[in-house]
Amino acid sequence: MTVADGPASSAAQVIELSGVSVDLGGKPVLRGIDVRLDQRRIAVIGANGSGKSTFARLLNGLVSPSRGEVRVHGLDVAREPKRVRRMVGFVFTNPDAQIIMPTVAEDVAFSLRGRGLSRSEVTRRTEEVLGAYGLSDLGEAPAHSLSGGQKQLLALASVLVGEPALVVADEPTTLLDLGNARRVAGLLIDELAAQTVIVTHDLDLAARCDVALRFEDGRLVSVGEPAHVIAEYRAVNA
Ligand SMILES: Nc1ncnc2c1ncn2[C@@H]1O[C@H](COP(=O)(O)OP(=O)(O)OP(=O)(O)O)[C@@H](O)[C@H]1O
Repeated sequence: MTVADGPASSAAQVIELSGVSVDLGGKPVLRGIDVRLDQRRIAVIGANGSGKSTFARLLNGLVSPSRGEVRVHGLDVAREPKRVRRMVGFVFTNPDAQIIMPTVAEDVAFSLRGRGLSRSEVTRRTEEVLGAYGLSDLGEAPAHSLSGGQKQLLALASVLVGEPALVVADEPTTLLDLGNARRVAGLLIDELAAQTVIVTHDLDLAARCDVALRFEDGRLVSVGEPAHVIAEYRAVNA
């Protein structure tokens, strides 16, 4: 697994949205988003229904802008969707949405398909990542027999084994117990080399990021120092 070893960001790690609006089901869900992000750890906070998940989904093309442009690490998401999907690892809130193979080990190995790796290399990387997530003993277990938290760890393992340049995680710690939530937070914040966008209601997790974005009613109302953005969010909800 690639771990953080360089400066906080590199020129290639830039997410840029210009004049982006999204309408879904005939209603505006995101409006007039302009932002440039080159920080490594990016938190996205805001009330239920404020547009956080929609913002996250724009970054790998799961949602398309109705107006404006989304560029991720130099790629226009609308024009190069396949390249973007290969580069962006998306971790869903509900791991059932992304576990596709029958067993735990097969699900992790599936993420390495089409990379020209030998069978032994796929096995080596799969075992390494299962070990890193405490899933070694469950390699042959049916993936859908896992607990909610174990499934969340498996979903993360399956995404991260592919070493994506950008990781987008939509409430990645929601289903996890305290120990696993700490472990996943530590991994996302302290260990990954990839740029990481974390949508979260966990304000302690958001506080550990390099920058925070706050959405309110489909608008990006704050971008800045997490402590400041979180304090403002607390104030509007006081
Ligand atoms: N496919 C869709 N069709 C119609 N409306 C949608 C669709 N997807 C999302 N919405 C609406 O867009 C708004 C923003 O949703 P989104 O999931 O981005 O919010 P969120 O901030 O992630 O919320 P939460 O914290 O509850 O997960 C909500 O009002 C939601 O109902």
